[in-house]
Amino acid sequence: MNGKVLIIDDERTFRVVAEAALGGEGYEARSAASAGEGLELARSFQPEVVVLDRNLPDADGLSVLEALRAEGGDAAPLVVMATAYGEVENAVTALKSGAFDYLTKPIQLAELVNTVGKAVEARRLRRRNAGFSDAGRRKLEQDLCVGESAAMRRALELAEKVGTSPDTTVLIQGESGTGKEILAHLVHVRTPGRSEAPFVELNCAAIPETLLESELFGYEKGAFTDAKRTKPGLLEQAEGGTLFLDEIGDMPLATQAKLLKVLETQTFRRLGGTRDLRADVRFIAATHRDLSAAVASGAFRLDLYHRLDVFHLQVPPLRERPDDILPLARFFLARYAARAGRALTGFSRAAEERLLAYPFPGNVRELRNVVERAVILASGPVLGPGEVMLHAAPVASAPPAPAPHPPAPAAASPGIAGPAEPQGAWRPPGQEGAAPPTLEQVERAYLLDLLERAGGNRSQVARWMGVSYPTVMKKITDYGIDLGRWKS
Ligand SMILES: Nc1ncnc2c1ncn2[C@@H]1O[C@H](COP(=O)(O)OP(=O)(O)OP(=O)(O)O)[C@@H](O)[C@H]1O
Repeated sequence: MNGKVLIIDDERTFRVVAEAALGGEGYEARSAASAGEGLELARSFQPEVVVLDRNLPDADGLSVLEALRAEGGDAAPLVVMATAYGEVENAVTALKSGAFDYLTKPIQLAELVNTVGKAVEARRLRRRNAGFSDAGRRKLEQDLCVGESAAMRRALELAEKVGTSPDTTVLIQGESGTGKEILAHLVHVRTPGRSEAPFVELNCAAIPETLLESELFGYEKGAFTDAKRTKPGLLEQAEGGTLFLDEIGDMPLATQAKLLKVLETQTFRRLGGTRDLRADVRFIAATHRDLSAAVASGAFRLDLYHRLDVFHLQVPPLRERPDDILPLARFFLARYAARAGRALTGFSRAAEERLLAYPFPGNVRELRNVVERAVILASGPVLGPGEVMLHAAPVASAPPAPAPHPPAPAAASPGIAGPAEPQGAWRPPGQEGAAPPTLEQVERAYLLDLLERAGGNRSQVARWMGVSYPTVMKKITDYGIDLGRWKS
């Protein structure tokens, strides 16, 4: 079943034909001939979408729209308003009053089915988004932490496990943007007894050294010139909950010594204070740095490192867990599409290939931004490769040019570069510092990009590559590239 649709219209023929057309497309469709009957049916039938006539015998469609929205609250159906030909103003008023879309009578059935389809999809996305805010925090966090790869599943499992040990200090290591904070939050919400108390974050790299200690420990009135009144620090604000020390690797040595003392004694003093205060918090520290190397170079205290690294969570970079790319991309798509109120259903195969071939040096944060941009650029329900804008990965030096005029597919932007005017240098997938891709991987990615830019035109690709048509065809077969996606 595609969805539940209610038609409220006094024209019998239209009701019968529309019900049949929507039924034929897999919708469960019902109909009512008046506002009163329609509202009653809406209460029992709970439609996802209502196709509503603006001119009903017993009421104005607008008042029915209002009633549906008021009664349904967050679960209200989306309304497609049917207005008479020439009543443009009525259509505009309907949209302003919260209708999802409008159709002009006489309604074409194909248009009806199409608009209803969009409305059903949009409502599902909105509901999903609303669900995030409605659901309990535990459920929320579980949903937010997407992880399909074995490595990420393991990290999530460990995060859950350490939840049962509310005083154990956790150290999370991983590159920037891999999801360390989200994992720290997950540990917090999975810790009975602490999850209802605050989760407080301190970014040790973002605060000047002089302010770090006053932020962490707070201060007494008169402790220093600007201390006009007593201010509790983050340790006190996190009382009973979790203190998340992000970028711990950037903490100055002097503060490290004080933090170590807190961890060992579970007590601290405000700056200028004389009383010991109890620190009832769980510490979670995170860093993108290699802390053992920092210890070796003397930038980080060995004793603090051991004290923090009681329970270790490693978040692998996204390029090492490609199984997470598409689930994360779909998750972000649902989130941003719902936020924008747009009915976007997914990515095309070519767009997915493009995402999968990219190394994401900025990790999940970069993927999130790519999808957010794609949602803004989207022109249809399915996001294509042109809407997935990726930056060329930084490489030490450009690869040798495989053809006299290689196009610039890796940095393709929609509407900017086309097959006729190749520009810029092509970059192979991969990243400085990471294991280099194999020649096959580079060639496959290159070929895919050329095909993408040529819209599947193999002769054009052959010209660009400076090889014969049969050679291109052989490579396509060897690399298992499916040409189907460029057929429509
Ligand atoms: N597994 C995941 N599921 C859903 N969203 C994720 C996941 N991992 C990361 N994100 C999202 O990616 C963005 C970056 O994640 P986060 O801030 O947790 O990374 P980080 O490793 O703490 O980065 P930094 O080291 O720069 O502070 C956030 O918007 C976060 O919600």
